[in-house]
Amino acid sequence: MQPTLWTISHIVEATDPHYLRMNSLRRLGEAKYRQDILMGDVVGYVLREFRRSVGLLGDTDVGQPYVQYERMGYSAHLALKIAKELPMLYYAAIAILNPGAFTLSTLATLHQSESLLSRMFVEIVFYVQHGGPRLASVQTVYDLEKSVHEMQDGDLAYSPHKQGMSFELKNVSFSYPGTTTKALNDVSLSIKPGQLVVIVGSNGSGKSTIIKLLTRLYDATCGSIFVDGQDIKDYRVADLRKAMASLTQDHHLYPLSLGENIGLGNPARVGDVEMIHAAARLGGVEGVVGKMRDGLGTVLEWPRGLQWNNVGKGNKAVDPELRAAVGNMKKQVAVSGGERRKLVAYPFNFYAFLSSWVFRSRTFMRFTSGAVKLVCVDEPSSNLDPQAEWQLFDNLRRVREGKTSIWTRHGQRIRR
Ligand SMILES: Nc1ncnc2c1ncn2[C@@H]1O[C@H](COP(=O)(O)OP(=O)(O)OP(=O)(O)O)[C@@H](O)[C@H]1O
Repeated sequence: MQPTLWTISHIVEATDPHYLRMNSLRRLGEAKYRQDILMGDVVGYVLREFRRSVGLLGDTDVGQPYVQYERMGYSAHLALKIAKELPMLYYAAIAILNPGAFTLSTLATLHQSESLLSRMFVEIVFYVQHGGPRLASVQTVYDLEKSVHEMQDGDLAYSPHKQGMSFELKNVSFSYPGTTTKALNDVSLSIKPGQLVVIVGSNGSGKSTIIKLLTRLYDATCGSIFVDGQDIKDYRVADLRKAMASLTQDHHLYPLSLGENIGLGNPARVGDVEMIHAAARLGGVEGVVGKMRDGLGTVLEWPRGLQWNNVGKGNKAVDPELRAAVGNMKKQVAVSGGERRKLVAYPFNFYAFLSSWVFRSRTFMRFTSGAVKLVCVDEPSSNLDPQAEWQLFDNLRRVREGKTSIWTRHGQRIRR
């Protein structure tokens, strides 16, 4: 029987930087990144970089290693396998169509072939799911591009005034799609250009929902919202998003470099190292960046191009060199456990901490865009100690420079 990667000990490592980059960018199509990507106005950057890495990959085979391993053309190999198994398939068909015609000996033969048959089907399914990763990648990223247009777009260009944005909500009610409960019920309020507004309320009172409507992540179910005196729906969504920065609780680290994670706050200046360092300082993450082995170039995700099988301690037959190689590969992860302990006091929460810091820095980077006229800060201080929280708000106040600012806070915390 021809060996397959399913059954033998092996390590697969993809080292092509363009492939790894393409994979990371493809992942930005996942639902969890969608809000950050859309709000951050970085769709154009993601698509450009994705196309660039696909172009640089050229004709390199990006098929799954399990498929590549079958050196002959996969379909030819599959046909051969099926041809070899035809008698078994014939018996299987008889067993289903006419069970009475079955003898004990044919049952025994079928039993022997069962594992081969099932493996074959698993391989077919695997091939169909992963056989065309590049095609699927492109599809995911292009879906992202389409999603920008899911909301009905206006055709009025939003030209930011010197001052911040102004808002007026008139009798606004809102229910999330698929629910009948009103997250907001008949809300009216107005916010003047450059004003600093703090929305205070208990859990679930609708603070975040107001911000989602103002930043046009959703449209009000009833009532109207005006931006600078014009219905929010009249403006081009992309223009509005360029004029907004939003620091929320639902943020994620992009599977890109630390520098890009911060720099993408202002996609036009994503390569401006000085600006990125300044934003990192304001967001409180500069010390951490300085301690990383690759500084701003550090990619925090587990390398996606790495797979291994059957090399665990339980498998006594594994060549010790192979097992050691896997150990070394695991150490390639950007931040080891020891390093985490050096960086923060609670290493088990490392990614949560880092993600908040980086996201805050990304928001400060967004302030560097002259086009930003609204800054929303939706309870970003939940895991900060009082000193760090004070520092964050002080930094936000200092860089505000007349931009309209809306902050949300829990009612209970304000009363203390
Ligand atoms: N995506 C969603 N789908 C359905 N319901 C939602 C969704 N997001 C929020 N809600 C509901 O809408 C209501 C308002 O939620 P919202 O997050 O705006 O409140 P909040 O004041 O910001 O709360 P918190 O202080 O806990 O963040 C709540 O009842 C909440 O359960």
